[in-house]
Amino acid sequence: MEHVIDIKNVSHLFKQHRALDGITFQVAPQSLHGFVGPNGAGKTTTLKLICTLLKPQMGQINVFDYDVRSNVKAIRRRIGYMPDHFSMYRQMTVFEYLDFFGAAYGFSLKERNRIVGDVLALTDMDGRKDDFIQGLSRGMQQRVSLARVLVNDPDLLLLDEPASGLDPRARIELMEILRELRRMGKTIFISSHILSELAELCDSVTIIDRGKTKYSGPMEALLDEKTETPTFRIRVDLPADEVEAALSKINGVVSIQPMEGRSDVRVKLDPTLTDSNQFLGDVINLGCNIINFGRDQRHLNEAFMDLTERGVRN
Ligand SMILES: Nc1ncnc2c1ncn2[C@@H]1O[C@H](COP(=O)(O)OP(=O)(O)OP(=O)(O)O)[C@@H](O)[C@H]1O
Repeated sequence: MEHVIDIKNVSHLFKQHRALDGITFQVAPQSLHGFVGPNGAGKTTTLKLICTLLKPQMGQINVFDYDVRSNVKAIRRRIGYMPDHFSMYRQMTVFEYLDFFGAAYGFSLKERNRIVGDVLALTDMDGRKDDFIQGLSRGMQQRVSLARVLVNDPDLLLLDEPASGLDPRARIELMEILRELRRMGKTIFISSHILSELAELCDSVTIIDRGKTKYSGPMEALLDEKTETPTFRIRVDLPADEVEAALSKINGVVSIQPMEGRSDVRVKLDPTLTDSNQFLGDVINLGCNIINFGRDQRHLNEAFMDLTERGVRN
Protein backbone atom coordinates (compact mmCIF):
# COMPACT_ATOMS: atom_id res chain seq x y z
CA MET A 1 0.00 0.00 0.00
CA GLU A 2 1.54 3.26 -1.15
CA HIS A 3 -0.84 5.65 0.61
CA VAL A 4 -2.99 5.29 3.71
CA ILE A 5 -5.14 8.18 2.53
CA ASP A 6 -5.47 9.01 -1.16
CA ILE A 7 -7.73 11.94 -2.06
CA LYS A 8 -8.21 13.00 -5.66
CA ASN A 9 -10.22 15.96 -6.92
CA VAL A 10 -12.69 15.96 -4.07
CA SER A 11 -15.36 18.65 -3.99
CA HIS A 12 -18.18 18.98 -1.50
CA LEU A 13 -21.18 21.26 -1.44
CA PHE A 14 -23.49 22.18 1.42
CA LYS A 15 -26.49 23.39 -0.58
CA GLN A 16 -24.93 26.07 -2.82
CA HIS A 17 -21.87 26.51 -0.61
CA ARG A 18 -18.70 24.88 -1.97
CA ALA A 19 -16.85 23.72 1.16
CA LEU A 20 -14.27 21.69 -0.83
CA ASP A 21 -13.19 22.59 -4.33
CA GLY A 22 -11.14 19.80 -5.91
CA ILE A 23 -8.70 18.95 -3.12
CA THR A 24 -6.00 16.37 -3.84
CA PHE A 25 -3.38 14.95 -1.46
CA GLN A 26 -1.90 11.70 -0.15
CA VAL A 27 -0.74 10.50 3.25
CA ALA A 28 2.05 7.93 3.50
CA PRO A 29 1.92 4.96 5.90
CA GLN A 30 3.33 5.55 9.39
CA SER A 31 3.66 9.29 8.88
CA LEU A 32 2.56 12.09 11.13
CA HIS A 33 0.76 14.30 8.62
CA GLY A 34 -0.45 17.79 9.51
CA PHE A 35 -3.61 19.16 7.94
CA VAL A 36 -3.62 22.92 8.21
CA GLY A 37 -5.87 25.72 7.08
CA PRO A 38 -7.58 28.86 8.34
CA ASN A 39 -11.08 28.77 9.84
CA GLY A 40 -13.63 27.48 7.38
CA ALA A 41 -10.98 26.07 5.00
CA GLY A 42 -12.69 22.68 4.90
CA LYS A 43 -10.63 20.61 7.36
CA THR A 44 -13.50 19.09 9.34
CA THR A 45 -15.44 18.36 6.14
CA THR A 46 -12.41 16.49 4.74
CA LEU A 47 -11.92 14.54 7.98
CA LYS A 48 -15.57 13.51 8.00
CA LEU A 49 -15.29 12.30 4.41
CA ILE A 50 -12.17 10.26 5.22
CA CYS A 51 -13.76 8.64 8.27
CA THR A 52 -16.97 7.83 6.33
CA LEU A 53 -19.27 10.14 8.32
CA LEU A 54 -20.03 12.14 5.16
CA LYS A 55 -20.72 10.62 1.75
CA PRO A 56 -18.47 11.93 -1.03
CA GLN A 57 -20.28 13.85 -3.77
CA MET A 58 -17.44 14.35 -6.27
CA GLY A 59 -13.95 12.90 -6.62
CA GLN A 60 -12.24 9.81 -5.21
CA ILE A 61 -11.23 8.96 -1.63
CA ASN A 62 -9.39 5.78 -0.78
CA VAL A 63 -8.40 4.79 2.76
CA PHE A 64 -6.10 1.73 3.03
CA ASP A 65 -6.83 1.24 -0.69
CA TYR A 66 -10.56 0.88 0.13
CA ASP A 67 -12.99 3.17 -1.66
CA VAL A 68 -14.91 5.08 1.05
CA ARG A 69 -18.13 4.73 -0.94
CA SER A 70 -18.24 0.96 -0.80
CA ASN A 71 -16.11 -0.17 2.16
CA VAL A 72 -17.46 1.73 5.13
CA LYS A 73 -17.16 -1.14 7.64
CA ALA A 74 -13.66 -2.22 6.61
CA ILE A 75 -12.43 1.35 6.95
CA ARG A 76 -14.17 2.04 10.29
CA ARG A 77 -12.54 -1.05 11.78
CA ARG A 78 -9.09 0.39 11.12
CA ILE A 79 -9.50 4.06 11.99
CA GLY A 80 -9.91 6.12 15.14
CA TYR A 81 -11.58 9.52 14.75
CA MET A 82 -11.40 12.19 17.41
CA PRO A 83 -13.77 15.07 16.54
CA ASP A 84 -13.02 18.70 17.39
CA HIS A 85 -15.90 18.99 19.84
CA PHE A 86 -15.95 15.94 22.00
CA SER A 87 -18.86 15.07 24.19
CA MET A 88 -18.22 12.52 26.90
CA TYR A 89 -20.25 10.58 29.43
CA ARG A 90 -19.08 12.80 32.23
CA GLN A 91 -20.71 10.89 35.06
CA MET A 92 -18.64 7.76 34.30
CA THR A 93 -15.19 6.97 35.64
CA VAL A 94 -12.33 6.85 33.16
CA PHE A 95 -12.26 3.04 33.35
CA GLU A 96 -16.03 2.68 32.87
CA TYR A 97 -15.94 5.03 29.89
CA LEU A 98 -13.20 3.13 28.06
CA ASP A 99 -14.69 -0.24 29.02
CA PHE A 100 -18.02 0.90 27.54
CA PHE A 101 -16.40 1.62 24.16
CA GLY A 102 -14.50 -1.68 24.32
CA ALA A 103 -17.84 -3.46 24.79
CA ALA A 104 -19.30 -1.51 21.85
CA TYR A 105 -16.48 -2.91 19.69
CA GLY A 106 -17.47 -6.40 20.87
CA PHE A 107 -14.43 -7.21 23.03
CA SER A 108 -14.88 -9.73 25.87
CA LEU A 109 -14.53 -8.69 29.52
CA LYS A 110 -11.05 -10.24 29.68
CA GLU A 111 -9.94 -8.51 26.47
CA ARG A 112 -11.37 -5.22 27.70
CA ASN A 113 -9.40 -5.35 30.92
CA ARG A 114 -6.20 -5.78 28.94
CA ILE A 115 -7.09 -3.18 26.30
CA VAL A 116 -8.19 -0.52 28.79
CA GLY A 117 -4.99 -1.10 30.78
CA ASP A 118 -2.93 -0.70 27.60
CA VAL A 119 -4.60 2.50 26.38
CA LEU A 120 -4.42 4.03 29.86
CA ALA A 121 -0.69 3.27 29.99
CA LEU A 122 -0.18 4.72 26.51
CA THR A 123 -1.90 7.96 27.40
CA ASP A 124 -0.23 8.10 30.81
CA MET A 125 -3.59 7.91 32.60
CA ASP A 126 -3.11 4.71 34.62
CA GLY A 127 -3.28 6.56 37.91
CA ARG A 128 -6.61 8.21 37.00
CA LYS A 129 -8.73 5.23 36.02
CA ASP A 130 -11.14 5.56 38.94
CA ASP A 131 -11.58 9.34 38.57
CA PHE A 132 -14.88 10.69 37.32
CA ILE A 133 -14.57 12.32 33.89
CA GLN A 134 -16.42 15.44 35.01
CA GLY A 135 -13.70 16.16 37.58
CA LEU A 136 -10.82 16.00 35.08
CA SER A 137 -9.09 19.03 33.54
CA ARG A 138 -9.58 19.67 29.82
CA GLY A 139 -6.11 18.29 29.10
CA MET A 140 -6.92 15.07 30.97
CA GLN A 141 -10.32 14.77 29.27
CA GLN A 142 -8.55 15.17 25.92
CA ARG A 143 -6.27 12.28 26.86
CA VAL A 144 -9.24 10.10 27.78
CA SER A 145 -10.75 11.02 24.44
CA LEU A 146 -7.53 9.91 22.73
CA ALA A 147 -7.48 6.71 24.82
CA ARG A 148 -11.04 6.04 23.62
CA VAL A 149 -9.92 6.39 20.00
CA LEU A 150 -7.18 3.81 20.64
CA VAL A 151 -9.49 1.12 22.04
CA ASN A 152 -9.88 -0.69 18.70
CA ASP A 153 -6.10 -0.45 18.04
CA PRO A 154 -6.58 1.58 14.83
CA ASP A 155 -3.87 1.83 12.17
CA LEU A 156 -4.93 5.36 11.27
CA LEU A 157 -5.75 8.13 13.75
CA LEU A 158 -7.77 11.11 12.51
CA LEU A 159 -7.53 13.92 15.03
CA ASP A 160 -9.48 17.15 14.53
CA GLU A 161 -7.81 20.02 16.42
CA PRO A 162 -6.73 17.79 19.34
CA ALA A 163 -4.66 20.52 21.00
CA SER A 164 -7.27 23.28 21.00
CA GLY A 165 -7.98 24.66 24.46
CA LEU A 166 -4.96 22.95 26.02
CA ASP A 167 -2.31 24.81 28.01
CA PRO A 168 1.32 24.65 26.76
CA ARG A 169 2.27 21.75 29.05
CA ALA A 170 -0.75 19.67 28.05
CA ARG A 171 0.03 20.40 24.37
CA ILE A 172 3.64 19.26 24.70
CA GLU A 173 2.56 16.11 26.54
CA LEU A 174 -0.06 15.36 23.90
CA MET A 175 2.53 15.78 21.13
CA GLU A 176 4.82 13.35 22.96
CA ILE A 177 2.03 10.75 23.11
CA LEU A 178 1.44 11.21 19.37
CA ARG A 179 5.15 10.68 18.65
CA GLU A 180 5.02 7.47 20.68
CA LEU A 181 2.00 6.28 18.69
CA ARG A 182 3.84 6.94 15.45
CA ARG A 183 6.82 4.95 16.76
CA MET A 184 4.35 2.10 17.27
CA GLY A 185 3.64 2.19 13.53
CA LYS A 186 0.41 4.16 13.43
CA THR A 187 -0.36 6.77 10.80
CA ILE A 188 -1.55 10.03 12.33
CA PHE A 189 -3.50 12.69 10.47
CA ILE A 190 -3.88 15.76 12.63
CA SER A 191 -5.71 18.97 11.79
CA SER A 192 -4.98 22.38 13.19
CA HIS A 193 -5.35 25.98 12.15
CA ILE A 194 -1.92 26.78 13.59
CA LEU A 195 0.95 25.70 11.36
CA SER A 196 3.70 26.37 13.90
CA GLU A 197 1.95 24.03 16.34
CA LEU A 198 2.56 21.12 13.97
CA ALA A 199 5.94 22.10 12.57
CA GLU A 200 8.10 20.11 14.95
CA LEU A 201 5.71 17.21 15.19
CA CYS A 202 4.85 16.43 11.58
CA ASP A 203 7.01 15.04 8.82
CA SER A 204 4.56 16.01 6.10
CA VAL A 205 1.80 18.57 5.78
CA THR A 206 -1.14 19.57 3.62
CA ILE A 207 -2.29 23.18 3.64
CA ILE A 208 -5.78 23.97 2.41
CA ASP A 209 -7.58 27.26 2.02
CA ARG A 210 -11.15 27.90 0.89
CA GLY A 211 -11.53 24.27 -0.09
CA LYS A 212 -8.40 24.11 -2.26
CA THR A 213 -5.05 22.38 -1.69
CA LYS A 214 -2.30 24.98 -1.43
CA TYR A 215 0.59 22.68 -0.52
CA SER A 216 1.05 19.00 0.17
CA GLY A 217 4.42 17.39 0.82
CA PRO A 218 7.30 17.17 3.28
CA MET A 219 7.36 19.79 6.05
CA GLU A 220 11.05 20.39 5.31
CA ALA A 221 10.41 21.27 1.67
CA LEU A 222 7.81 23.84 2.70
CA LEU A 223 10.28 25.56 4.99
CA ASP A 224 13.27 25.23 2.69
CA GLU A 225 11.49 26.64 -0.32
CA LYS A 226 14.19 28.10 -2.54
CA THR A 227 14.59 31.81 -2.18
CA GLU A 228 16.63 33.97 -4.49
CA THR A 229 18.78 35.15 -1.59
CA PRO A 230 19.86 32.31 0.74
CA THR A 231 19.68 33.42 4.36
CA PHE A 232 21.85 32.32 7.28
CA ARG A 233 21.44 32.75 10.98
CA ILE A 234 24.68 33.40 12.81
CA ARG A 235 25.93 34.11 16.32
CA VAL A 236 29.59 34.89 16.98
CA ASP A 237 31.30 35.98 20.20
CA LEU A 238 32.05 39.54 19.06
CA PRO A 239 30.56 42.59 20.80
CA ALA A 240 27.19 43.43 19.20
CA ASP A 241 28.44 46.67 17.62
CA GLU A 242 31.35 44.87 15.89
CA VAL A 243 29.38 41.97 14.41
CA GLU A 244 27.84 43.94 11.58
CA ALA A 245 31.09 45.62 10.57
CA ALA A 246 32.94 42.28 10.53
CA LEU A 247 30.32 40.39 8.52
CA SER A 248 29.74 43.18 6.03
CA LYS A 249 33.34 42.81 4.78
CA ILE A 250 32.63 39.26 3.58
CA ASN A 251 32.21 38.81 -0.16
CA GLY A 252 28.59 38.20 -1.25
CA VAL A 253 26.87 39.53 1.89
CA VAL A 254 23.81 41.50 0.80
CA SER A 255 22.28 42.45 4.15
CA ILE A 256 22.71 41.90 7.89
CA GLN A 257 19.72 42.12 10.15
CA PRO A 258 19.95 41.81 13.95
CA MET A 259 17.28 39.49 15.38
CA GLU A 260 15.04 41.20 17.87
CA GLY A 261 15.84 40.37 21.48
CA ARG A 262 18.67 37.98 20.53
CA SER A 263 22.35 38.19 19.80
CA ASP A 264 21.93 36.35 16.46
CA VAL A 265 21.99 38.11 13.11
CA ARG A 266 20.31 37.12 9.87
CA VAL A 267 22.60 37.42 6.86
CA LYS A 268 21.40 37.36 3.26
CA LEU A 269 23.81 36.33 0.50
CA ASP A 270 24.07 36.92 -3.22
CA PRO A 271 24.37 33.35 -4.60
CA THR A 272 26.17 34.57 -7.73
CA LEU A 273 29.07 35.83 -5.59
CA THR A 274 29.41 33.13 -2.91
CA ASP A 275 28.01 29.82 -1.66
CA SER A 276 27.42 28.38 1.81
CA ASN A 277 30.85 26.65 2.10
CA GLN A 278 32.72 29.72 0.94
CA PHE A 279 30.68 31.88 3.31
CA LEU A 280 31.30 29.57 6.28
CA GLY A 281 35.05 29.64 5.50
CA ASP A 282 34.96 33.45 5.45
CA VAL A 283 33.15 33.56 8.81
CA ILE A 284 35.75 31.17 10.31
CA ASN A 285 38.50 33.42 8.95
CA LEU A 286 37.14 36.30 11.04
CA GLY A 287 38.96 34.52 13.87
CA CYS A 288 36.17 34.71 16.46
CA ASN A 289 34.26 31.82 18.05
CA ILE A 290 31.18 30.73 16.09
CA ILE A 291 28.37 29.90 18.51
CA ASN A 292 25.67 29.30 15.94
CA PHE A 293 25.73 29.00 12.14
CA GLY A 294 22.84 27.64 10.12
CA ARG A 295 20.60 28.11 7.12
CA ASP A 296 17.60 30.17 8.18
CA GLN A 297 14.47 28.30 7.23
CA ARG A 298 11.51 30.22 6.00
CA HIS A 299 9.42 31.12 8.96
CA LEU A 300 6.36 28.95 9.22
CA ASN A 301 4.00 31.84 9.60
CA GLU A 302 5.49 33.34 6.44
CA ALA A 303 4.84 30.13 4.53
CA PHE A 304 1.29 29.95 5.86
CA MET A 305 0.53 33.58 5.02
CA ASP A 306 2.02 33.20 1.52
CA LEU A 307 -0.19 30.23 0.78
CA THR A 308 -3.50 31.33 2.27
CA GLU A 309 -5.74 34.28 1.54
CA ARG A 310 -6.67 37.21 3.71
CA GLY A 311 -9.92 37.35 5.67
CA VAL A 312 -12.04 34.82 7.47
CA ARG A 313 -14.42 32.56 5.61
CA ASN A 314 -17.97 32.36 6.91
N1 LIG B 1 -23.28 21.18 7.72
C1 LIG B 1 -22.94 22.30 7.07
N2 LIG B 1 -23.86 23.05 6.45
C2 LIG B 1 -23.52 24.16 5.76
N3 LIG B 1 -22.24 24.63 5.66
C3 LIG B 1 -21.29 23.93 6.28
C4 LIG B 1 -21.57 22.73 7.02
N4 LIG B 1 -20.41 22.26 7.53
C5 LIG B 1 -19.44 23.11 7.12
N5 LIG B 1 -19.97 24.12 6.38
C6 LIG B 1 -19.21 25.23 5.75
O1 LIG B 1 -18.19 24.65 4.95
C7 LIG B 1 -16.97 25.36 5.08
C8 LIG B 1 -15.88 24.43 5.59
O2 LIG B 1 -16.20 24.09 6.95
P1 LIG B 1 -15.27 23.15 7.84
O3 LIG B 1 -15.94 22.99 9.15
O4 LIG B 1 -14.92 21.93 7.08
O5 LIG B 1 -13.95 24.07 7.98
P2 LIG B 1 -12.73 23.96 9.00
O6 LIG B 1 -11.50 24.15 8.18
O7 LIG B 1 -12.83 22.71 9.79
O8 LIG B 1 -12.94 25.24 9.92
P3 LIG B 1 -12.54 25.52 11.47
O9 LIG B 1 -11.04 25.63 11.52
O10 LIG B 1 -13.20 26.83 11.73
O11 LIG B 1 -13.08 24.39 12.28
C9 LIG B 1 -17.26 26.53 6.01
O12 LIG B 1 -17.51 27.66 5.18
C10 LIG B 1 -18.49 26.09 6.77
O13 LIG B 1 -19.27 27.20 7.14
